[in-house]
Amino acid sequence: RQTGTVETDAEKHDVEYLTPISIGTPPQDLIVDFDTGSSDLWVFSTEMAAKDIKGQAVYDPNNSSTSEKLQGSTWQITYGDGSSSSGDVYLDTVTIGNLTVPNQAVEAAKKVSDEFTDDPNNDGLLGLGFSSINTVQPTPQNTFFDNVKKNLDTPLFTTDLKHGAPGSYNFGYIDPAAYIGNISWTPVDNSQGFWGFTSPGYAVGTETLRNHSISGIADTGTTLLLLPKSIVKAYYSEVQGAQYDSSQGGYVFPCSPTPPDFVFGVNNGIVTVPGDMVLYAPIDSANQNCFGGIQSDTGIGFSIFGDVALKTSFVVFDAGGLQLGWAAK
Ligand SMILES: O=C(CCCl)NNC1=[NH+]CCN1
Repeated sequence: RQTGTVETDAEKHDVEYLTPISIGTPPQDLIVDFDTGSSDLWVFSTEMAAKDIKGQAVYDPNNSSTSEKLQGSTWQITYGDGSSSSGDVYLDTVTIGNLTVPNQAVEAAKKVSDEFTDDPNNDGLLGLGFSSINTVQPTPQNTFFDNVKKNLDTPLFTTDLKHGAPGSYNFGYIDPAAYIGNISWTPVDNSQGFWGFTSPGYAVGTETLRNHSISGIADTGTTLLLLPKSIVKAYYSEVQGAQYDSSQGGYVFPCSPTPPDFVFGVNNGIVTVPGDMVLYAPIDSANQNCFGGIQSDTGIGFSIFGDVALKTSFVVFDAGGLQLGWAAK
């Protein structure tokens, strides 16, 4: 039985976290977005039109002696932010850190939306959601994690995303040096293929936790913390000068003073998003006004605990116990 670890780097403003993987023989190195909010491993490929590739590394199945086309299989995915991609499928060897999966379904892109073309550092996505929502047709394929699980000491992975600094994804073990205090555990609802859970409440600043059930998903592929409109309104009512700016598509507020912390419950524990993490990014060159890291989940159907929430914590995605563990660090 094995364990594994791989470093993940924060892009500008922690908009996404990119992690190196290798595909094929000899190994082709790509850097991709590990996404617990989806379950397809897809990469830029030589099957795409040149105009849709702007700086990304591409997977060339014809240059891999271990690639095998999954005849007749295709995939098409659309993400919560509206971005999308599609293509066909190969089986090939995929290595992440010290872990290797032979015959991993590698979804080669033929088409990608502009959000991906215009993101030169991101060569694809590696889904860490549940394989039930893999989009390959006619036969959905397993995620890398589902394939490597049987070789791990224990079927879990952990995230340690950081603000503007390299973090890590660990597979098969919980590193006691990576967190402080106790891990707060909460059951996972994977009925929609996500790492879903329900938080019992929230607080703004130093007030006591308000009882308010928040159902959402732990999603490394979403940048912000997207919550029910009523909670977002309550939070920004305590931020001086905060207002909803339709041209920006969300709440903005003066970058100074630092806004209050946002706290959400996990079982009988709490996770604190420091006010300076809610200051997501300046929207003007004078850095006067900032776009909020907490925004509304309207239209999605559930909340999304994205990178703004995850980077405050060490989080255990435990497929064995079907539970999420959150700890301070
Ligand atoms: O699509 C979602 C939200 C699922 Cl409800 N997260 N993953 C992701 N990947 C790229 C953009 N967003």
